[in-house]
Amino acid sequence: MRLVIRVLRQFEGKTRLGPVVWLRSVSDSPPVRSDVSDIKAVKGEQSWLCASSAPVLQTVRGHVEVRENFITEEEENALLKELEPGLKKKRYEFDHWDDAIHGYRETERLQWGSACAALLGRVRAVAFPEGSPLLGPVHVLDLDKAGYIKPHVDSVKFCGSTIAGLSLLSDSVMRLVREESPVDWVDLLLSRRSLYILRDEARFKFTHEILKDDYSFFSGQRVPRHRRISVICRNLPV
Ligand SMILES: O=C(O)CCC(=O)C(=O)O
Ligand SMILES: [Fe+2]
Ligand SMILES: [Mn+2]
Repeated sequence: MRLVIRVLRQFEGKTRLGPVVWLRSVSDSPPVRSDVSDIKAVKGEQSWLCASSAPVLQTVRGHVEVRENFITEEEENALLKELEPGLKKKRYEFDHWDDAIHGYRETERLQWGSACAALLGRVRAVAFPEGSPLLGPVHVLDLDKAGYIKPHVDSVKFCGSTIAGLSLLSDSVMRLVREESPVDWVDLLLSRRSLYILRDEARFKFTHEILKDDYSFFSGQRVPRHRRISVICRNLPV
């Protein structure tokens, strides 16, 4: 295991946010499989869930959730309208070989217009336990079509039990791999405009990653990966 420390210092409008440290521990284990299209997956009850075995499905039951069409096209557009101007000023980063993420640009945002604030309120209401202290700034990650996220576990020091993310612009596949037994994996089909939620076991005991376009298959079906923006809410450790 290797620790990767990424320090973000962002200006959002006139508000200077303090430095936020996203500490991810990147898994050094080799990819679970190279030819994903051959793999026999066990389908979950839900169309967005498949896994390496029935026991693994059982382990993550209740700890992973995908809500398809959680936001409307209008809401997706409202988010893009707020985010694109700031993102466009940045360049995608490809050359940090030791980063958890390849081909990305990112920002964080505390203040939102009313449409976005309302939908983020909905995200928080469904994702987090009542009264759970939340991380104020929302994390925005823009993955280039050639970009991908390597297996990692989000910092346990800075982030709490729950990670909730909206996917804009593209479908994608999120893979969870059990840290103690990499033959155990779970794939989540993150459709465009869906909300995913990772909780407890799924967030702490499994790494998560977003597959690169070449390997983007769900249950043997190709899922073309285009540019994708994720909008991620987290809570604080207790
Ligand atoms: O893009 C996503 O939905 C996940 C991002 C992620 O895993 C992270 O920023 O730690
Ligand atoms: Fe993560
Ligand atoms: Mn970097």
